[in-house]
Amino acid sequence: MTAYDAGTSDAANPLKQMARFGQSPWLDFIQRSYTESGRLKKLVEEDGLKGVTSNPSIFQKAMGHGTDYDPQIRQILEHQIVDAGTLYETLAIQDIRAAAKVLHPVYEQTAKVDGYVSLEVSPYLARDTDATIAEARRLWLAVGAPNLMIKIPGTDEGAPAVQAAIAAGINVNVTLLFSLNAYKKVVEAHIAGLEARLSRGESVKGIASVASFFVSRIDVKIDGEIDDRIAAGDRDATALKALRGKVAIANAKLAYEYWQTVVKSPRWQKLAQAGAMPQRLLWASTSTKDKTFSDVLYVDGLIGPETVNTIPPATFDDFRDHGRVIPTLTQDVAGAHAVIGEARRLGLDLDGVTRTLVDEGVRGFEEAFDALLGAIAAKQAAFLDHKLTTTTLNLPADLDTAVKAELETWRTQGNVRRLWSKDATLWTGRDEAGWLKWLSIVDDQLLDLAKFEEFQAEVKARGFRDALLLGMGGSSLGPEVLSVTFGRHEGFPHLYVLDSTDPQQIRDFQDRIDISRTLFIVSSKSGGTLEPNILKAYFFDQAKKVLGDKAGSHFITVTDPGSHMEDVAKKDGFWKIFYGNKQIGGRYSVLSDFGMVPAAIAGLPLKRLLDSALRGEKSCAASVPPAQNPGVVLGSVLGVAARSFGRDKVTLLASPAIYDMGAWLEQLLAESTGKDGRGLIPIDGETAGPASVYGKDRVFIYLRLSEKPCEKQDAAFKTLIAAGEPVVTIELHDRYQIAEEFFRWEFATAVAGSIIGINAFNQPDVEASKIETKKITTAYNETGRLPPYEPFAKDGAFAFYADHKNAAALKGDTAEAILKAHFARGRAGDYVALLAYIDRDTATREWLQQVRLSVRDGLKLATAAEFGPRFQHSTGQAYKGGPDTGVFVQITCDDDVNLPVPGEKYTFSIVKEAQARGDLEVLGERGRRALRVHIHGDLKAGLEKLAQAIRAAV
Ligand SMILES: O=P(O)(O)OC[C@H]1O[C@](O)(CO)[C@@H](O)[C@@H]1O
Ligand SMILES: O=C[C@H](O)[C@H](O)COP(=O)(O)O
Repeated sequence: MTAYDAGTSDAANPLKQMARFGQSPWLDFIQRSYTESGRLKKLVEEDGLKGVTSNPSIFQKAMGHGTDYDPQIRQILEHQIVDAGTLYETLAIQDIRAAAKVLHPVYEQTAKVDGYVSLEVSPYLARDTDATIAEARRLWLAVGAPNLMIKIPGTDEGAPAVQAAIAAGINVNVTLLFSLNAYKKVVEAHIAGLEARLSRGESVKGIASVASFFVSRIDVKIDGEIDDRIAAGDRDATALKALRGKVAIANAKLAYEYWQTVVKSPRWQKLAQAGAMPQRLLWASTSTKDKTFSDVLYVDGLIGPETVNTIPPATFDDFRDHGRVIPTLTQDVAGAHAVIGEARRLGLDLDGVTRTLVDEGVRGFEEAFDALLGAIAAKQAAFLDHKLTTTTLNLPADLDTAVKAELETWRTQGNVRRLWSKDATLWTGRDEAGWLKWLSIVDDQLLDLAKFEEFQAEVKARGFRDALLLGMGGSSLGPEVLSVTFGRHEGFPHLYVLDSTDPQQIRDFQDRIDISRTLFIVSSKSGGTLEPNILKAYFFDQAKKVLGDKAGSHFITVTDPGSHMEDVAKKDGFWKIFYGNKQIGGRYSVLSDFGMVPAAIAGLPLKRLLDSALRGEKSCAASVPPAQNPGVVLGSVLGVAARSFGRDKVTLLASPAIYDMGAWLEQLLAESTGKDGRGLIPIDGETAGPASVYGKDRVFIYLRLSEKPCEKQDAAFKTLIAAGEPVVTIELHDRYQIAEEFFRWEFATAVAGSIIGINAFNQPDVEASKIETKKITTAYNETGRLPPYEPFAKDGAFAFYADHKNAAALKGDTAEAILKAHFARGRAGDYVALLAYIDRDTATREWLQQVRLSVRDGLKLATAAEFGPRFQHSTGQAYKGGPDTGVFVQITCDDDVNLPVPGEKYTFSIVKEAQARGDLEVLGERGRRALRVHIHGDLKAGLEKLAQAIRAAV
């Protein structure tokens, strides 16, 4: 018979007889089906069961396997977006409440002495007093049962938490007690907690506490030491052997002896007179681990008044079957002293053992909790199925092993929790903590949903036909993804995003919009970025021509509080000002107002987007262990591949319908990680080729939209996987899941940054180009001319520029020869970046794409195809600050069109020129391999010729 189907009740039942000696049998076990089936109740009725204890291992056994909890998990997931920790807690609380209900009659019949059910605080908090106190209060309120006991570890940090909880009137079960000294501290904490209540004039009645003294684990350790010494031929072998299986019980008896002195003390008597209940000793860890001993050793051996023994089911059955009930606890106490004295004489390290046991106990419960949360997270992902994106890893064996090792390191070091608690030492220990508000921005935005929805209705009511967003990098790329991915929504304006100083491109956008029906969004976090400022100046001027002094009513801004742009917006009477959050950097801002405001304007279903983002957030939550945490898994692959395998080219390809995700990802990855000579180099949109065109420096990311995949891409990735290339396939089951991926990639980037060992939240090298640009535009404003700038070579329509060092390395008379010399400097593992400061339209994008593919296929190097100045606010950081593996070709042209910058002498054309010069200057200063090709005259013809020259050079 097992405790699962409880036995007969009769007077001879040893479990019932325990009461005669003042001991209460509790059950060290909880499980939903056990309570629901009535078996727990049967133990109460037939065996005199008086309480229940749980711990993380017990819950892990209950919930981590089987299907007991599946219906409730499914039901919760239907209505709520939660993390694994919340899910666990919801299930656990229901179990605890159900068990507390079954035990409630005992609680009443015994006048609050027994009838308790214990729930342990998170083991992750065992070393944190304040967090333990907060958790104890939270769980106490969440369960809301008078016969609940909160389990708090009796560690050095736990003892003050015990005191605080008792003082707050919470019933406490102090767990993980092994040594007399630790127990004494806990007794003191209990008394002090009650005294605090008395001194505040509060009642001490009805506050229950037990001190869980662990037994069998001590013997396991001590007996292990004994066995080792005997095996090593110890001369005290006989004496040592005589102690096997005795030390734990002796230790417990001494604890009980101490308890007896405490309850007799005047200090306790005072509390007792005020109605306080003593903190009883509870024998825990009472299943026999060493099968050569009696299976009821730790029950038989510790029976005595005013104590509890919490017994696991099998031992419970064994004791019912053949337990012997005699008051052993108070017998032969002198013998117990002798055993402990003998152990000390023989050099058995009881103090060391108990210290180790506390550490191991905490770690063991952490491990169990990790396993439990991992199992729940896996179940959750399986049940949510296509409501979440699906990730498949195809990694070469060595990378796979290294990633798994990294995930295990993250688990054992509690790094996911450290990340969520904003521990800057995960990166460089500097200002990182101040840049992590993006972790919780989705929750804030959901609370603010009404604000966005009202704004959305207002935009609709005003009947704008177009919306033009002016901004750079983090202020424009997220909105661009939303615009490109979701297109136009009926009744809402078409959202355009302009992030260029190329006059032709500005003109193109101007031609597309109807200013009288356009809403302009000036988007700049800092408010000081050159481009949004001058673009605002230009379009405001244009708007004034059409709208007169109503121009301001067609402008809004998204900017950080207190920024220059806020002042501009106020002065010019902008319709609205939306604020960013100062603790969110630009590239992490898409789920803040920087993305949500444009999303609202474009008429996107905001709740749907935010819910998707929330799923991303919850999947990456602090409670989700690394191996089940999609953000940590992805970040580990990227970080480990770059750090340990030289695979730092993150080659991003997405299904056509979501292709623009790559533009956003580029900035996130490059600007976050590309610094201190390290980092990830994103390679976006490079059409997949045969495995033979790739070096050994790639990790491939395939963002596959399963509702609209591309057969060619599928086939190409199949080939790459078959060739053993590392491929991460992320399937989005609908487009809105880009929001889930926004969060997940932010998290993954932070993780990768930690693994690479950089600060993932600054952009130290971007500023350098801005300074150089500023110098040039200032010089222009002062002199009306650009500073002189001489090419080192010319060939027909082409003029070549570089700093001295680069120029010296690039000897040649023809474009082909110069380019050849430049490309010849590329080595395996390098990349070539084409940086085109030209109008970004369909034709030039196609040109750039074809040329980059020729370069890749010719040189077998990774290629980046970028437009300036847009990339300066994105990948530019990594080009200057990341690994020195870039070979840069800057492409500039004469501008047919020029546009004025109101209030300045310089024009857009001058700004663009200054930006190109400034950036080349900085690349040169950093010793990077950089060459500029300027196309004089007709751009189209020049591009054709340049393509030929490049093809010939590779
Ligand atoms: O939103 P802001 O402050 O105008 O900055 C735009 C972009 O420029 C950068 O600061 C780089 O220059 C990016 O980090 C940022 O996303
Ligand atoms: O409170 C109960 C304890 O967590 C439990 O008894 C520990 O038992 P173990 O040592 O068998 O794991």
